[in-house]
Amino acid sequence: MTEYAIRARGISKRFGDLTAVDHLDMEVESGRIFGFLGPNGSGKTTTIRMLCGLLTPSDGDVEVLGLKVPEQAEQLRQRIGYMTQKFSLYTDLSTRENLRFMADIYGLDRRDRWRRIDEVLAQFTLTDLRDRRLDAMSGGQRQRVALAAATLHRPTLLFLDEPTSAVDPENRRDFWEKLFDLSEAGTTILVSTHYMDEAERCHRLAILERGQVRRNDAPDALMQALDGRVIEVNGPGLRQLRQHLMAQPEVVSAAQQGSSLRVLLGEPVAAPLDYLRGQLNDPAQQPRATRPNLEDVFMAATSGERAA
Ligand SMILES: Nc1ncnc2c1ncn2[C@@H]1O[C@H](COP(=O)(O)OP(=O)(O)OP(=O)(O)O)[C@@H](O)[C@H]1O
Repeated sequence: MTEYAIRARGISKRFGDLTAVDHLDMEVESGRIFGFLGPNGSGKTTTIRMLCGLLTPSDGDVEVLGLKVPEQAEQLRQRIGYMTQKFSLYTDLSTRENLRFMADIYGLDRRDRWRRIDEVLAQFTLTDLRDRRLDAMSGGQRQRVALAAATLHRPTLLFLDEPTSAVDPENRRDFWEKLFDLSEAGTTILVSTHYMDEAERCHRLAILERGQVRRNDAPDALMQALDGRVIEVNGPGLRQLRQHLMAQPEVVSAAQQGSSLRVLLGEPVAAPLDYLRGQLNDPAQQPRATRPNLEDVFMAATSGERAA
């Protein structure tokens, strides 16, 4: 039987007149990496804060690790880790000093404390940086310290809110390797991101827009659902062609990439390639269907499906 670390039913959050999260349903399977992808202000942070018990929903029910939230948030606190885009450790303290401070907050057993700190230092490749102050570290190194701090008390569920927003691609890749190690060891991870490459790594992905879930599936399945609807056009006159296509209700998006134009067509277009051939304005332009990527999925999900 599938076990769920998180179940949310119809949760909403209103701030005055603004509905930041609007009747959202979601389930996160235990041990999986679940991603939240969405434009700025789509409600990712607000949702995560409600799931952690830091914000009370205006409506709906939340159950996390079998506990009702926010009612049982206090019991939940020891079992979850939380890391935000804003760096929340002390930059004038060393790695070990920060971790010792977190060990106090989590109430780690005094005898176990240093053993556990050494363990996370090794796990997150921080042993050589143990005595370095955080203000003398790179963005990627600091994020590893933050992840070590968030997992010090061995949580079974981790909430990561845009954890790599200040990290370069190579360090992001390393960071994700650590997340897969944690997932392999049974930790459930909910991670929000702006980056397509990160979103594609998740076992499952929810795309949010205006506080609502627009898509929710495995990244591969989301991409396959667009099969045949992405057409690349090569040839002359692409700027003009783009302008023409963007005015058509059947076209969800058209974006130039190097010397080709990538066009995403709406679902009601029955024969996308034929449709596009009919729109071309130069006989030298060559259209061909191409494999959808996650950015296409994101565009289709957040464009209100112009063609629908
Ligand atoms: N405490 C608050 N009071 C009033 N409005 C808020 C509050 N917190 C969030 N909002 C608003 O709710 C909406 C959703 O914000 P939220 O931070 O959840 O989005 P997000 O998807 O995490 O965005 P980002 O990617 O920029 O972090 C935004 O319009 C935001 O301005």
